Amino acid sequence: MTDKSRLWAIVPAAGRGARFGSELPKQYLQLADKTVIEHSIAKLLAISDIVTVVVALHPEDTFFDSLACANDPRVSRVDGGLERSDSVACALQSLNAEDTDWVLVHDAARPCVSHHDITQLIERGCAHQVGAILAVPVVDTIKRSTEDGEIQKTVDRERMWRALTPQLFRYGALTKALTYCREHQLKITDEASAMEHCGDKPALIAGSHRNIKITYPDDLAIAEVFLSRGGQ
Ligand SMILES: Nc1ccn([C@@H]2O[C@H](COP(=O)(O)OP(=O)(O)OP(=O)(O)O)[C@@H](O)[C@H]2O)c(=O)n1
Ligand SMILES: C[C@](O)(CO)[C@H](O)COP(=O)(O)O
Repeated sequence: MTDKSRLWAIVPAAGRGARFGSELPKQYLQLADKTVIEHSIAKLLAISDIVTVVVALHPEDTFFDSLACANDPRVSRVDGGLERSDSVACALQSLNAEDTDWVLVHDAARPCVSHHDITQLIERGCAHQVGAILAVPVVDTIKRSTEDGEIQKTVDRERMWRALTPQLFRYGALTKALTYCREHQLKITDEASAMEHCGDKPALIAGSHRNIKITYPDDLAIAEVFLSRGGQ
């Protein structure tokens, strides 16, 4: 952080994990020595520049308060919304931030993000006019299907990236972009797409492929292997 702007973090954690399918929401499942969400929050708390980590929770969440990190003075909670973008908007509203402050949004379901990647994102994102996201280049051949599940075409994968989190934007611009998308009923799955709808071009910062999102049950075993290998 080079200017007087502060850095905040938001952790969307209000999802129910339909694709994972466990009774306990996936962010509360045990992964090595702690739960998935505790790993994700710990990675953010390790960044001393972050003033507050706001966690957006399902309004009926009964699990978060029993975690040790819930008592951390830099951690606060807020009720999330129906979609991930609603949860991020609720968390933004709860911040006592200036428009020029930076906000780092990181999925509770991405416990394997490395300290190195977060610091790279902050250093390079804060130097960019719009902000930035972690991402990895697509390595598979990409097909677009017909409605019948046959191949319509092979999509050129050159310059194609998979978007990860954290994603870093100015508080004012991100709040405006999310409001614009809500008012125009635009479906967005990450913060960068909201910014794109407003004509902005966030930077892509190449991150580690180990920064997976826990989506299906097998992802938990893969995450355990990545965490056991230590720093990336
Ligand atoms: N209304 C929602 C939906 C999702 N999330 C969070 O957004 C992150 C990424 O979403 P995803 O992996 O899709 O989580 P779920 O919505 O829980 O999973 P699914 O789509 O399979 O139900 C997760 O940390 C999830 O808790 C959120 O805060 N609020
Ligand atoms: C924000 C995100 O992690 C980027 O990959 C992702 O879009 C959120 O997950 P979802 O499965 O699209 O809800």
